[in-house]
Amino acid sequence: MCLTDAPPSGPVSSGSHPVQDQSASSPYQNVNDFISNVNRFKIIESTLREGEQFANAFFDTETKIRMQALDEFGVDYIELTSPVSSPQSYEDCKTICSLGLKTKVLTHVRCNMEDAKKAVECGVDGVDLVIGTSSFLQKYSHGKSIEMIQKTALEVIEYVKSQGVEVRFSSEDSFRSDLVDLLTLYKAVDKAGVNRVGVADTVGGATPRMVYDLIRTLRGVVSCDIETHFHDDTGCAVANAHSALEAGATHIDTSVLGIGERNGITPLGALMARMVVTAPEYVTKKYNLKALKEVEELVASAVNINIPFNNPITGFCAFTHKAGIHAKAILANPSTYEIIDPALFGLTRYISINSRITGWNAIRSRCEQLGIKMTDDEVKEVTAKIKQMADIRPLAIDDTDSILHSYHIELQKKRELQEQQA
Ligand SMILES: N[C@@H](CCCC[NH3+])C(=O)O
Ligand SMILES: [Zn+2]
Repeated sequence: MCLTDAPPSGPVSSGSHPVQDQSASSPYQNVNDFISNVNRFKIIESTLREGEQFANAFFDTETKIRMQALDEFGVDYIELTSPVSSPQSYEDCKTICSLGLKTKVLTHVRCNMEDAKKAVECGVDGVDLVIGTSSFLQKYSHGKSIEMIQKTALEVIEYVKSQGVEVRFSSEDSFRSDLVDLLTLYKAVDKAGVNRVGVADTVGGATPRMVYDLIRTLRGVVSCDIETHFHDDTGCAVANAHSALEAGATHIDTSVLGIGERNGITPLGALMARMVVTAPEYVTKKYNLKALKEVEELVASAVNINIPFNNPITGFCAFTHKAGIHAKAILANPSTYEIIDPALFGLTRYISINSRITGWNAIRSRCEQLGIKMTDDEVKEVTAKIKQMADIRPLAIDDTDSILHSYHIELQKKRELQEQQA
């Protein structure tokens, strides 16, 4: 299928999803036990921090300010690059803090006193402390023992809290850290009064099962909130986020289009797609889903990439139905082949009408859209002509429409002739 086959120029079908029917019979009922937070999660949007670590990213101040679109979208937090990174990062952090956003502004810094002081100086609502805890990072990155990490963490946490600012303590590479070390550390910082502990799959190697186990265990050890952060190296970032919520995590880190270090983290849009199916009421009330496309386009253009064709929700063919069997059912009831109603995101579905696998029901619907009146037999005949052409070369919508129009003109001529003869 070629790009010209995509909305908005193509035919669309406007049926909506009969929501009650769907939930009554859906096998996708979520497991809503006492520990699951799928119905009340929060988003820490890290496009302006993790996203700045994306290979193509360069966010000037103006672009960062435009990202207040995320505030309108309804994310709970925006996370910014450490003000210690560069003089401009420091200035930008102060600028974003002074915008008076509804969303809370965080900055992500190394777990040491100097970084924490700079962060507080900028006027952030919260300081996100991070330090590596895997033996790899202990040995090859900062060289600190778990005891040293804990000692510093407690001092820094105390300082940030004394400034009346929210504080999170996160390990890095949590899934390759020693479980006893990890739980000991989290327990200590929880006791010291952190608002959240953070678990990070820094290398993207965790599976949903591993995530469930670790978060479920941690949920029994700390009473503060649990933030989670998943890299997508093995394609599990969205599934892992969902699993984390089921196990009792409270916050998910995202970035728009998933941009971040290497191939990035849980994408905001993909997470919305997942969660609008799991928790439709919560997600549709809390987030301004119709703003998603604009936010993604803003980021895509800022970092000079296209929105991937298979992006959930906004990929060009995310709501395109092609095979005749699919098109027929979609026209009768969109829930047959759609788990998400595109209208929730302000989008429309599209039914492909120009291939060898196009069926006559799709053509009939196209005729209705074009105001062309034909009998079912005539529609079937012209469908056969379209298939014949599509067997020879790829067709554009205009080609199919031309076949329909010329077939219709021929029909009219025939009819007139018959009338004259009668
Ligand atoms: N980018 C870091 C951040 C960890 C903090 C999570 N909120 C990582 O993947 O380890
Ligand atoms: Zn990360």
